[in-house]
Amino acid sequence: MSADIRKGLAGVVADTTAISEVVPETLSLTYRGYPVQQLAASRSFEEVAHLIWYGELPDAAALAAFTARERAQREVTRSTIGVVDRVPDNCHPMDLLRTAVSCLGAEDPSEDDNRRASNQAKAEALFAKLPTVIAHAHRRRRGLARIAPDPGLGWSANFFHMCFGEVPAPEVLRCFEVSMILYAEHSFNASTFTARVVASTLSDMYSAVTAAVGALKGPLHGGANEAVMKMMLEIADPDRAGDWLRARLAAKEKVMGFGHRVYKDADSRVPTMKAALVDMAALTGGRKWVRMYEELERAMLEAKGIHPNLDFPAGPAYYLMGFDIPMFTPLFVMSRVTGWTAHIIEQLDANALIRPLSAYTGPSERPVPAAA
Ligand SMILES: CC(=O)SCCNC(=O)CCNC(=O)[C@H](O)C(C)(C)COP(=O)(O)OP(=O)(O)OC[C@H]1O[C@@H](n2cnc3c(N)ncnc32)[C@H](O)[C@@H]1OP(=O)(O)O
Ligand SMILES: O=C([O-])CC(=O)C(=O)O
Repeated sequence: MSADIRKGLAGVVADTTAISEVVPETLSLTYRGYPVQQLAASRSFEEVAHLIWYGELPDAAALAAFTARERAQREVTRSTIGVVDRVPDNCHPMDLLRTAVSCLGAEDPSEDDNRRASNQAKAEALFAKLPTVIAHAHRRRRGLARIAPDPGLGWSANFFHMCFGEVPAPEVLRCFEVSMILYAEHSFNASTFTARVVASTLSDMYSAVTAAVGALKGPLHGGANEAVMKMMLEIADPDRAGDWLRARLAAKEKVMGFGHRVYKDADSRVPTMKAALVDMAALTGGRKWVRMYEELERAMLEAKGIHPNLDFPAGPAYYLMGFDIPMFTPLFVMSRVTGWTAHIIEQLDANALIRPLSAYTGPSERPVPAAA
């Protein structure tokens, strides 16, 4: 059988989407037409989530109604907390989160209602509840008691409150919101496509998001933000960064936080996230990590001409915000769940089962030998 096989579906246009557009030639990323850099500079993550789901930035009344719904449904049941508490202490928080999303689905009586309004309500519920689960995971790994959500606080401030028992300086909150806005949506990336594949079978939104969490965990995708910080801690001294990177490349190893399937001449989001990292470093005395960032970036460009992706500045920025490394990919989930759920709804609006073909390379047909 001769077939035009595109390994990894590279370059394949699988469907249309009206949610975001990635234009690598102009280093542009827009959500519903708006440049992500402008959104990051001027809007809250709640406004951007509304834009991603509903196609427009909310006016004052729509934002007030949305934030009221979000604040009212942050709490999760004792049974979800109980399930989370039963996963092994030493498991990765992404395992815990995958289990928690599945449990939220099992608890929702409208789990299998795939009508648009029902799925929009589920998307909002996941947006409100996942930070509560993730903050619990953060405190559990530190042996600390859970802190309940505070409906008097905005989405990001409440998350820090649930993690650390306090709300940080507005500058820290802003850097965090910038990371959430930049991570929210990126067309048919691996985890979003996974969610669309699951949705295309007419399964439920929670199953699709559970699968997407699993896809995001991998170090070639969302797991890279953790790998970046592990790498930086291993290097320890910015003056060693160039030699360290060249040794990795000589050993034919990949360096996490570099390269991208779509952006080959730089990731459109990196300058904005790097500026947030620089702000975090100035606030916390962490300039060493910015120097290391720049040494690694320079050495990689010289050696291979490969640019950093969004995970490269996000990893050290989360470290400087005080999060443990295994929490970095769950932070990515808190944001990308907006994109995933918007894509699930879009997939169902014009559904076709996603089922590509394969070119068989096994043995030719042969008779089964007589049983001995
Ligand atoms: C939010 C996100 O998910 S962004 C992506 C996060 N992932 C990472 O940072 C992991 C590291 N990066 C990578 O593995 C890759 O760049 C990917 C998977 C993201 C994209 O890769 P692809 O488009 O499939 O390209 P592929 O992996 O085939 O790389 C092409 C060439 O560049 C090299 N290359 C790409 N990325 C890297 C890297 N990070 N380190 C070293 N070499 C790299 C490959 O070795 C390959 O070289 P070769 O042609 O000599 O064999
Ligand atoms: O688009 C991709 O392939 C990876 C991704 O999710 C992102 O860059 O945000």
